[in-house]
Amino acid sequence: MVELKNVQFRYKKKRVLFDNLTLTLYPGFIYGLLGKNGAGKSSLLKHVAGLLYPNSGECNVFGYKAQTRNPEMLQDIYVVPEEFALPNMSLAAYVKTNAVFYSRFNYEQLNSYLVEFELTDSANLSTLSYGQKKKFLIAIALATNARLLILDEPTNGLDIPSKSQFRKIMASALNEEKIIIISTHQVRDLENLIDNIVVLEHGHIIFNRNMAEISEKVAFEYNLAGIPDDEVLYAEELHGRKAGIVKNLSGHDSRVDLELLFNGIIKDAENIDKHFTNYSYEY
Ligand SMILES: Nc1ncnc2c1ncn2[C@@H]1O[C@H](COP(=O)(O)OP(=O)(O)OP(=O)(O)O)[C@@H](O)[C@H]1O
Repeated sequence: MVELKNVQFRYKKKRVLFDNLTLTLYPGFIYGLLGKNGAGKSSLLKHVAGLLYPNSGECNVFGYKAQTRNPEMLQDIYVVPEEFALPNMSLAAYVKTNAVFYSRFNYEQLNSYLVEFELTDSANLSTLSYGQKKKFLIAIALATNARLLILDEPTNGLDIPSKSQFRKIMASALNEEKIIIISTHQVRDLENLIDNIVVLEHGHIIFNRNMAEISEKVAFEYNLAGIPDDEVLYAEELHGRKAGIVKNLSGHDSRVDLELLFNGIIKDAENIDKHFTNYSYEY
């Protein structure tokens, strides 16, 4: 479990970023962490990885205080950062150097992910494109069998086939022990993948819901004509029509349009969240 409790944090000489931020992430789920530029996503992920320390409050990962970066905890965390520099060495040498830190590292799994991502012929990291490097790191992340995977903008630089391979691989890698956190602006890339959506705005969690409850409670419409105003939670112009989020009164699960949902939350999280208040979901 990942637990942030009443986290207060500010960068030096800057205004407070996290003011009493509380968030619990449970094993067995993929979390989509969304928010506009500067909302605090990377800072939150760095707290979880023990790379930033709260000024007050706590951040615990599998029972360890994240900031102590206990080796037991670290072998259970793999971070694929948004930006990275890889050394000029062979893929095999890089894997060998890093695998030793992960007691459950599985070379067979690594090879199958590399095959899936078409990276088997690559000899040296310096000859890989940005997208290929990203896929290489994602393959390593999964092969570590770390219980917590933190992926910051993992689909950046991935071409369309690789994005669907990514979704397929991530979904199949999830098990009841794992927590996967994916932070991204490419919300469509997370469709049919994430179990929970967490939205940050100015360092505050403004929305934290499970996809099943979202698809049960709201529906996504691409033509709002004829829908009574009191059923519309959010509306926007789309190709000359009004599209939006409406109350799901049909009783059937709807297909969640993550982009519309994200736009609606950013515009008026309170109004949308009000519609979920019957649920007692933990923030
Ligand atoms: N090293 C730093 N020193 C000072 N301020 C920082 C530092 N890193 C981030 N910030 C500030 O903290 C806030 C949150 O930044 P953060 O990188 O966590 O946001 P983000 O949601 O990941 O943004 P993006 O989507 O653009 O990557 C921003 O206002 C940013 O300017």
